[in-house]
Amino acid sequence: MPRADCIMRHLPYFCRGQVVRGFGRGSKQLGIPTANFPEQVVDNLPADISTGIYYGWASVGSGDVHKMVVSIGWNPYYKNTKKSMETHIMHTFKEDFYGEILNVAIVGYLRPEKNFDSLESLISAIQGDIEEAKKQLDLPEHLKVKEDNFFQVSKSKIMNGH
Ligand SMILES: Cc1cc2nc3c(=O)[nH]c(=O)nc-3n(C[C@H](O)[C@H](O)[C@H](O)COP(=O)(O)O)c2cc1C
Ligand SMILES: Nc1ncnc2c1ncn2[C@@H]1O[C@H](COP(=O)(O)OP(=O)(O)O)[C@@H](O)[C@H]1O
Ligand SMILES: [Mg+2]
Repeated sequence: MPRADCIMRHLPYFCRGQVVRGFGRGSKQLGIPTANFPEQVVDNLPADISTGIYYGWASVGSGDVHKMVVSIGWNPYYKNTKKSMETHIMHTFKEDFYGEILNVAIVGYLRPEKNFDSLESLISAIQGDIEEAKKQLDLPEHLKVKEDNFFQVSKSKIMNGH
């Protein structure tokens, strides 16, 4: 298992990409929707960002910046064959945002991906991650990333139509 201090050295990690369709399990089976990134964005992750569950900040297009949790890896519970990067945003959106640009800043690491005996235990692990992320993100060192120019640039770029 990678040591957390090795992983943390690469954070915060900023990236953006278009939201694509996954397997449709997030909302339907788990009640926790995750916005999935295309393969290309996942392949471009630095080799030393290990798989696992992280937290940070996210915005959709030029929208507001919200707390998020992100899962990077193969979803051992579902035995996916392709590595994925999926972001759950702690915000209630009026509608789906497939095709839009998702901006993410990963600021901290929570845990490695795990397999679970039941869907219920996967769901309660994710709910625990969400609660832990909300707490961590209130720390001043993490709050400052919310104001990063990365999110401002995304606003002006998109508004100018570039
Ligand atoms: C915070 C968080 C933690 C997760 N942890 C795990 C995990 O430990 N093991 C696992 O198999 N999948 C984990 N997942 C991934 C879910 O299995 C995945 O989001 C679900 O399969 C939805 O996939 P879909 O977007 O293709 O529909 C996690 C997802 C989130 C958002
Ligand atoms: N709070 C949210 N966080 C992430 N995605 C959300 C949220 N609310 C709505 N969505 C929408 O739900 C989709 C993800 O649902 P999910 O069931 O994981 O489907 P998929 O397998 O296609 O990724 C996202 O692509 C987005 O359009
Ligand atoms: Mg998803």
